Amino acid sequence: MTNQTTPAGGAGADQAATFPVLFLDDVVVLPGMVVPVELDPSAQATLDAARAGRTPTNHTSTDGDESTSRDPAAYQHVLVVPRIDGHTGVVGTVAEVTRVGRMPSGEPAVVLRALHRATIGRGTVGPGAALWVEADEIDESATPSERAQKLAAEYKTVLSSILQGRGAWQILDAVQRMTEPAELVASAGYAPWLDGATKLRLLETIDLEERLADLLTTAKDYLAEVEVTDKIREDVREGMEKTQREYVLRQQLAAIRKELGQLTGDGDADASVDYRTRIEAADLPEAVREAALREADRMERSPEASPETGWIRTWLDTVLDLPWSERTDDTTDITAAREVLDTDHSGLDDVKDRIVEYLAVRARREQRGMQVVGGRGSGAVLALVGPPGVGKTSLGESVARALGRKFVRVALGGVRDEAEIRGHRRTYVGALPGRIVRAIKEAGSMNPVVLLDEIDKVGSDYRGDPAAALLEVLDPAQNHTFRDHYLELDLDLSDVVFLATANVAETIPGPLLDRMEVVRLDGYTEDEKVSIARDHLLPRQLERAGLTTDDVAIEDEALHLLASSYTREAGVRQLERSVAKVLRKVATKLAMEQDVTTPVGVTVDDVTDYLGRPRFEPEAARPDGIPGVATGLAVTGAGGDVLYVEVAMMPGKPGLTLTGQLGDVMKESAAIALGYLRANGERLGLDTSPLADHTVHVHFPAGAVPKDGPSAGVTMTTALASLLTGREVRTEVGMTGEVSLTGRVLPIGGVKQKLLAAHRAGLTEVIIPKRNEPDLDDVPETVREALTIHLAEDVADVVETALAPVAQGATVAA
Ligand SMILES: Nc1ncnc2c1ncn2[C@@H]1O[C@H](COP(=O)(O)OP(=O)(O)OP(=O)(O)O)[C@@H](O)[C@H]1O
Repeated sequence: MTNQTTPAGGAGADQAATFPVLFLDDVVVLPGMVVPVELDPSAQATLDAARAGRTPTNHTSTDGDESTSRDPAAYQHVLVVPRIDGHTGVVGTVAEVTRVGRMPSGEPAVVLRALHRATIGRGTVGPGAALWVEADEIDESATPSERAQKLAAEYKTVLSSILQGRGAWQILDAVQRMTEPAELVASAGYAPWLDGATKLRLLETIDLEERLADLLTTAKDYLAEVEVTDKIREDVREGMEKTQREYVLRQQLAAIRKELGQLTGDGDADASVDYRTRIEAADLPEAVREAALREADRMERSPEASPETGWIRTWLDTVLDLPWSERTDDTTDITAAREVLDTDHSGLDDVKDRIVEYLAVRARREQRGMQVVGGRGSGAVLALVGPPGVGKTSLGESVARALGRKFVRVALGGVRDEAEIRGHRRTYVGALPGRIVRAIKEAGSMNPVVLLDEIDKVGSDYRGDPAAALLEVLDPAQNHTFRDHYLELDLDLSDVVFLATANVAETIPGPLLDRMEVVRLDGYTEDEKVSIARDHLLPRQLERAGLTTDDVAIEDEALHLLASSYTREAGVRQLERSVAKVLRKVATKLAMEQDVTTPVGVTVDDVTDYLGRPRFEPEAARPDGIPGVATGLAVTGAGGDVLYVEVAMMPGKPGLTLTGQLGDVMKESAAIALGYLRANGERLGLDTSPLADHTVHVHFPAGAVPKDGPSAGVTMTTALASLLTGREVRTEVGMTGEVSLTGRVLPIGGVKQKLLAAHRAGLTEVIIPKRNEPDLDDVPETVREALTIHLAEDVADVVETALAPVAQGATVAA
């Protein structure tokens, strides 16, 4: 810098003056400014040099003649050169020392007044230890251009706004009085919002217009920035004030409510404040919390006695009672799960296998971190289908125990209203959430086992279709955002294990059945019932009767008798009741009689004693010797059953009369039976002539029970053939199968249940369609051994097997 002799910009006076240089770090001094400078050693050296040099008066002093009357120190001039970030520029400011004194901190200092700018020239020699340079004054006497005037005016406006914003009223006043553009530029030296680089530019730029334009842009940018910051600050302040105001108002409201509560004796008056605290404290998902707080707000604004307050309160209670973030940890030990199932239930091996498979797949998917949605990964929802009392509900409980989850049962029998499942809208008086939400609440966790009991008994009417709502519950694609009408919040059901039970799969609404995997529980054989009774029913009933094994011992024979002659059911409900009855008798005996030796033994005779004569005889109850009666096997809601078909003929119009509440399918199969015999009777060696002038009457006893299905086809054909031949149907034979018009025997369902029923009823032979042969694998060994099973392909074979040999002297009836 020191060897630079040509001033930048080239403007200047003829002769160059020499000055000692005073470097100022990060301070730019523009002409007109008065600045205090601390006298550090280097500044002191510069001043000393100035004093020693007594620079000639060839500088432009604004003091004019006045200066002569001053202290000689006033004549000391220095060239102030700013050093911004360690760099120095090419222009400095000539300044005079106006005062010598001390800083407020006590350090020695001088006050400098900047006189004019000067371009820095060559370094020269001078007295003292300071650096001396030549400097050319920059001439600023030219009249400002019109543009400069305009720019200055605009800058003045912007600057005024800035100053107003900062509340610098005195400075604003001073600025307002300024008329010279150069003066305005010089005042920028004081501006704290301008950085060193900008000030340096203002110092070094020669052209006035350029300087003004630069200043104007910078000032405008700054003003815009200030306005944005102010806006943000204002917003924040307003927000805070609102929260504070709200807080204070709430406190006041709470106090008023409390006072009111004390006046009216209603202690609940500040409940809304309570709710707010409870909501804040509860572990709720964000969306739920927001909704709850919104409702709490509404509650605060509604009068205490309004019905709306009541509704909101119930709603908030429901929301707060739901276990939004509660979950239980699953047991993933499948062996342990199998043990739980085995301890809880005897037999049912294939059902347990299926359940264990289901659990194993779930556990694997969970271990792999895959989302197990409503059992999607492990097959559909399991539906346990079977007659009453076979343990469907209690198996559901066992599954929950095996998984280590909570268990809830949702009884769906007779549900006809969609709102039962999905809740009523809150606008209804007495609205409640639906059963699914209530079940989750009852479970107290978001991942319980929910048993949808009796799903086959869901009806539908004008109140909507509950099955449709259930579809959404069971559909893994939808059930993570299940919406209850009452709650109006998304409830995630994807972690719930749904199980369903039904007596018959056929009446489960189609689309629902489609989402389920049916596992059949067909009922128990007598032996199985006895072992269930011994291992499970008896211990439970002993406890209920307040007895122990030391008090009573029931013989196995007695249990067999109970199962075979006092009950006729697929499950074990009645058996359990009979056991309970026997135990009550024993308990009474123990209470009333003295000197009873314990344990009291219960034998077959004692059972008859306690319960009266057996209600069911093991052998088939059908009277012998009547042609036209055949024993069919059927499946009802209560499991398999035997049912008798009676056929009679009476003179009259040829055709059929059907009684016994038969469904359409059954009526058609009666017509097929008759049609087949009329067409093929002679080939079978039957005299079909009576059919031409007789009316055939087919009746299914137990007329009050509706019956349907095609599987009584063979039974009706056989009964009719028996009537035509006069040969009775053997009483020990039961049969089932659909018949086609050409006489083929078509397969039917429920083989296991039907065979169990035949066995229960004391039949020894059964005829089933040949194509049902694979189903025999499901039938318990003991039952298969006890029965002679005929597999029929043609109805002629059925007739031949079932009819008794021709009785001597018999004639064709009719
Ligand atoms: N295999 C079994 N082992 C042990 N107990 C059993 C077995 N099967 C049924 N039970 C018992 O029989 C009783 C009736 O069973 P449960 O109530 O589960 O029948 P369900 O099939 O659900 O009948 P419903 O269709 O009428 O609801 C229960 O107490 C159950 O423990």
